Amino acid sequence: MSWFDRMKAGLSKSREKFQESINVLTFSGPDVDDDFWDNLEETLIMSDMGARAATKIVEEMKDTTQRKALANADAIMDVLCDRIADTFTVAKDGEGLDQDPLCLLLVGVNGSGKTTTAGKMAAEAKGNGKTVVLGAADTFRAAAIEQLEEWARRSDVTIVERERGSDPASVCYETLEVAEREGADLVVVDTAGRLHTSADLMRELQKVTSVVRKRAACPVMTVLVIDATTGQNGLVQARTFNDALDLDGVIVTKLDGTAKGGIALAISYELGLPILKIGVGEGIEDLRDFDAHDFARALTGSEE
Ligand SMILES: Nc1nc2c(ncn2[C@@H]2O[C@H](COP(=O)(O)OP(=O)(O)OP(=O)(O)O)[C@@H](O)[C@H]2O)c(=O)[nH]1
Repeated sequence: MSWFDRMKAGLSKSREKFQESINVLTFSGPDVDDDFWDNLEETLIMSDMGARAATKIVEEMKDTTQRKALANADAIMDVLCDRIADTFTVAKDGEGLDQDPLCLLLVGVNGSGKTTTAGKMAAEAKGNGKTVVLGAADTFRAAAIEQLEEWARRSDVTIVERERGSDPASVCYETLEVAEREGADLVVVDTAGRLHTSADLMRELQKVTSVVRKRAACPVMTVLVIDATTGQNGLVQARTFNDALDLDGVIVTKLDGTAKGGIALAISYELGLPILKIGVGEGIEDLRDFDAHDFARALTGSEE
């Protein structure tokens, strides 16, 4: 199955709702009436994209349909996809993952996929001929260090690690020293995850981000790794991390799971953060660039 089909399968819950909504239009004839718009707005909200993004999309669509008389289901679907895609925040030129050298600090709640994403990022960059250093700053969970070691071994990249319980900020410091010595293009730091409500975690991460931002000789991006299957709670999580750490972007994992998926849009739109990558499986190659149009097509089931 291609990665797009996996993402599509993962987003099937949302897609069925969208199709029901659009079918109402087909059955009720070509006129787009208020019920249709209400139904569509509700469907958008149900996909977890949040009321603000949903209202914006529907208002823009009403405007387009009035100007262009797009009163048939396929045309409406195309406009819907475009509006969803345009609602995502995009990274400013020169401020995305293509910066070189770059230090990525991956943060997020436990189990969101940080360690796996760090490994996939390392493999991808190494495959593109880059020098990569991984930093195992998740010193909270012993298995996380071993897991990252395994990813480093698979991709043949340097890893900086210390024993469980060490100070994560010192691991970061050492990682940046090693990265400088090796002339690394990409540094990826894996951090510990606990509940976003953990004050300890936020304090620890604030220390880590401040050390990394001060010490790094290259741009630093603090990136939230979020599990797409988290649903609406994902927005609360993202807001907590953003308030504490001033995030630069988001990586959405497990889009191959049974996600509603709209949460990616809610976070990107409401917090003004670009989606930098998406995870569509557990394998080393299951990390993809985010394409807002592909995402909108998979979410709505529009076949272009
Ligand atoms: N299906 C699927 N599973 C994923 C994806 N990304 C990560 N996982 C799985 O999610 C689980 C948790 O991933 P980890 O990388 O260990 O998560 P973590 O955020 O480092 O966890 P903590 O160290 O506890 O904070 C693992 O079983 C991964 O294989 C994805 O895109 N799709």
